[in-house]
Amino acid sequence: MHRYVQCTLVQIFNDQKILLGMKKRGLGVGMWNGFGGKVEAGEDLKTAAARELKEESGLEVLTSNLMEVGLLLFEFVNSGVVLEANVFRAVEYKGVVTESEEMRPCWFDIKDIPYKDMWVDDVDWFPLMFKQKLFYGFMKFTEKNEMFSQELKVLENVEEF
Ligand SMILES: Nc1[nH]c(=O)nc2c1ncn2[C@H]1C[C@H](O)[C@@H](COP(=O)(O)OP(=O)(O)OP(=O)(O)O)O1
Repeated sequence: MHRYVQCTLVQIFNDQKILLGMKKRGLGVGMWNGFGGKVEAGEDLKTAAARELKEESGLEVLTSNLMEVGLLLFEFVNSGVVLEANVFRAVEYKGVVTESEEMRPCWFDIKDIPYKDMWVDDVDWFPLMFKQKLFYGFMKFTEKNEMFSQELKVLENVEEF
């Protein structure tokens, strides 16, 4: 039995830099990642994405400034949980970058992404995101969060999600 959990992942860009957060607790602890979390009941994806961004980084974004960049399914085969991560990018936002209980944000040059301290799939799809390609991915993880299979493809438009 699979249990699908909708979540969001927001990537903040400033010219050639991207804001990543060091996850301080929970799933992905000790790794750099975009900002996001589970979509709450009755919430649409972009509202959830903006809420998590604010909670974790201090930045505020209008939902109209969140652009779809990809859809990634992360299956944890041991538990049967499939995280459906809706990935967005934003270049317009306001507020002051602030550390939260969950994340320690830091700007990185896009030529200097700390892939070795990130989820292993990121090295494959971050470059697609930098090239402004839309993508779809399906990754399977063991109970130790080790990836053992990956399907990743570039899409023409959002309707293909
Ligand atoms: N393989 C993977 N690669 C990646 O880049 N991000 C991943 C990933 N697996 C999970 N994530 C991200 C997606 C999403 O933003 C986040 C989900 O983690 P969590 O369920 O721990 O969320 P949070 O605990 O932060 O949310 P809430 O409990 O809703 O606050 O982790």
